[in-house]
Amino acid sequence: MRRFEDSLYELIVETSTNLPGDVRRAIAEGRSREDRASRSGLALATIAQNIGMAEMEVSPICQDTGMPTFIIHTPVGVNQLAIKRDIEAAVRKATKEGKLRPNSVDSLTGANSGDNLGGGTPVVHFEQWEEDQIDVRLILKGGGCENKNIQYSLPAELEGLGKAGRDLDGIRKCILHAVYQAQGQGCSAGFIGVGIGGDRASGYELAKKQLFRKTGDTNPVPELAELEDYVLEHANELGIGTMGFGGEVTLLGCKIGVMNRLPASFFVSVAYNCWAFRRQGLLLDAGTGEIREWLYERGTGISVEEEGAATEAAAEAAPEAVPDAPPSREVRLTTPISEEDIRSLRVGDVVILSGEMHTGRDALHKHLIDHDSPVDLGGGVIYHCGPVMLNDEAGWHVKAAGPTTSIREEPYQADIIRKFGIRAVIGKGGMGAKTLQALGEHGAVYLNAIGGAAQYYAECIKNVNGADFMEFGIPEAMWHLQVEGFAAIVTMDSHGGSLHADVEKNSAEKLAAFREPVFK
Ligand SMILES: O=C(O)C[C@H](O)C(=O)O
Ligand code: SF4
Repeated sequence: MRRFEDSLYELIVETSTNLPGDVRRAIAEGRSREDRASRSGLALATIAQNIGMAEMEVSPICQDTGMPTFIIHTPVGVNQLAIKRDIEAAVRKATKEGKLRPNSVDSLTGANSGDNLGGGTPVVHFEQWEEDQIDVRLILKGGGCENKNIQYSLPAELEGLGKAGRDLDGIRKCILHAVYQAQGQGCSAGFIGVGIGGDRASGYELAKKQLFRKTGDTNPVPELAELEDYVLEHANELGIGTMGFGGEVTLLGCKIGVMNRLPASFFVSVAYNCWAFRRQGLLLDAGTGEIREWLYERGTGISVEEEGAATEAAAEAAPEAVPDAPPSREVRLTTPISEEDIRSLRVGDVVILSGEMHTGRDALHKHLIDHDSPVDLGGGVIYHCGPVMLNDEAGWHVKAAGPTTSIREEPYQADIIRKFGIRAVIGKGGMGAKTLQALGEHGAVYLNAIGGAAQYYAECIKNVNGADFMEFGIPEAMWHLQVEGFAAIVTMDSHGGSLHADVEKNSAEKLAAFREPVFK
């Protein structure tokens, strides 16, 4: 079924590179509510630019192209095994062409299969239906937001919110807590799907299925429709903002589903999806595999710009427009960086980097703890990034290269800064107290790049100078990248300042304001 494989390939490429219309509208609406001159407003501007670049280049919106998850409805009598083979062929091709990052890793050995195929990947769910067409839906949900999913078992005592009982108000508290605990680490502003009931596995499945609903639909269950509106309105009062920078827009969508449960269990499962909310679907002719219809409005032509929003000129007037924000400076630095330059940086400064940086994430950090580095990292910059790379006769090319969630490296980072004399760590979502202390002791800084802005950053990379540890697989290898004009914000400095700690504290106080019952 050649045509069927082609249609599936088209679906994968569209999902990875062209954010759907309803998601774009939700982001545009969020942008219109955020002060453009604030850190979150500027982050949203980068996100908007990145969405356009990905579509133009037909390249991944975010380098983490996630766990490809297909939900398929077939007419009775269709050969599902043949469809599965076509899916695998399409996934293999999309990986080879740089539309998907090789993301399937052996959990015991760490070996990357290289083609996104392997035990449990991709995820394919089949169902039969009475229609005569095939309905294929795909979501590419990345690992960073997947890590922020959370499941509650009611009744529970929730930090800041007190008792959450087995009722609508208890569910309300779980959902607000879920948004709070994600902070900016799942690349807020996010979309959440909630599953009430089921067992632990079916509850999460129900939560994920909610992510296939269109952002503008209305829940058929009136009390859930009311709860969805409530959450969307009030979660934004937590003040977490885009990327956890603080701001008005933290949540862009909330969809809640319900199913029966066992008498002893009451699960509330929350699936958190980043702003890079990549899902699409197709209706296919069951005989030929030809595309009959796209199931979600396509993104092309739908602007993430909001008419009537603050102008660029207003953005220039940055400090006055943002109460409490100290005037931010723009500082140009070239690697290797001196301790003096680092010590002059404060939270809020924007650093524009040029020179060489080295990617390193989970496998590299673990390795460097008891091995030497293959390159001198003195005065250097580590970028928490697992890029999409393609190789041809001219060498390696960067196809997508945004940051990954830094907090995973918290157990290692302080020791690595000390051992190798690193001056800057770039990532997203911030790091913890141990790293903050190491920044102060050794004269280093944490720079927050905009999560998901993989095309925006790929354009700053002018050359691939080399790579080490290719045996770790493409995302985990240590890539030596020559960059120019790579912009990131200082969110943790060498003077004990941490924007992440401030936003977390502030949002915890705001969370406590939702303690009193709302739904009786
Ligand atoms: O794996 C990545 O590149 C990023 C990941 O999705 C994350 O958000 O940390
Ligand atoms: S880096 Fe951010 S935008 Fe990309 S998949 Fe991870 S959470 Fe989503």
